Amino acid sequence: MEARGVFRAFGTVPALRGLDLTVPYGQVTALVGANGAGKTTLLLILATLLAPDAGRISVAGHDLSTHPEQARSALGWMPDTFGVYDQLTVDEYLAFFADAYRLPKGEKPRRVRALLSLVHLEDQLGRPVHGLSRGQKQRLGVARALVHRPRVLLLDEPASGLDPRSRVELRDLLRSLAAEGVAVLVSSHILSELEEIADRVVLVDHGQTVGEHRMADLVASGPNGMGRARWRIRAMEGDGLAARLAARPGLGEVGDLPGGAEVGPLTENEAADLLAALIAEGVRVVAFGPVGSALESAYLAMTENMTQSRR
Ligand SMILES: Nc1ncnc2c1ncn2[C@@H]1O[C@H](COP(=O)(O)OP(=O)(O)OP(=O)(O)O)[C@@H](O)[C@H]1O
Repeated sequence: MEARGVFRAFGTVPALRGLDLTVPYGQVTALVGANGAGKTTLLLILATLLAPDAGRISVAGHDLSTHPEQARSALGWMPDTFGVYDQLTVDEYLAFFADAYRLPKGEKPRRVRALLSLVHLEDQLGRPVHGLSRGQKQRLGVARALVHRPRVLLLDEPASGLDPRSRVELRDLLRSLAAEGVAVLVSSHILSELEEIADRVVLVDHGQTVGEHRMADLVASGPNGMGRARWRIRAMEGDGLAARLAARPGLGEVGDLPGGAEVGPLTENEAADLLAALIAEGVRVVAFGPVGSALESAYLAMTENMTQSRR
């Protein structure tokens, strides 16, 4: 799936300003950006629910503006909030969408059961949708998005409301769909989680793509590969450490932690110098490492650059 030069404004508010995006088949692409960056607007446009002001989008080889029906039949869409037709049972709900996507009648019961088992809701068969918990509804939403075996799957914040086990299961499901050749695009604020799901990351800021990275490159370059990170230090005599470090210049913001301190943002070089100095001073350091994931650091570095360039 490809989007080129997508513009969309709401009145005088520009939500997308010439955004470009590639979502390769067989991979999970993560859409990352601050609140208001334009992620939901983009996903709504890709899902054909909102018209762009300008731009070209192609889904499974179909141009969205000239062949929206064909594009839609190749798309699965899971919004961040959605209605679930409370009066239906769980299986009726999926059967309804199977009809909407014109699945052959004979295939429907088998497909519904397979989907319920895929998202671990088989024990809810025959139960009303309104009795499901938030996380169960979320899982039903994933099943709904997959009813017609889409080649492109769009998910807006799919992990919100899921318990830890369901998150791991969602991650495995998205990975296995990608392994089957599906192009998966997922937006989320839970960066540490995206790091385990995604092959690629697209960073969006103020309606534009500001970076596309392979996750393997981000992780290989380490948390500092994209810039500076905060560093967490724990030491045997760590309780007074923050006060000692606060007196030292060049360590950024020094925070107090039980048994240690947090400093930075520092480069790897600066962190290595600090560690050497602490040891030379006889501090018995038991842990010294960057805070957060590689993706988090890349994101923070990006937003720091953005903020600076706007000042
Ligand atoms: N229906 C609307 N009417 C007016 N402005 C809107 C509308 N939808 C979005 N916007 C504006 O467009 C911009 C992009 O919003 P969007 O919801 O796409 O961001 P987002 O990246 O999904 O944010 P979040 O992470 O908070 O969900 C914001 O400035 C928002 O206020």
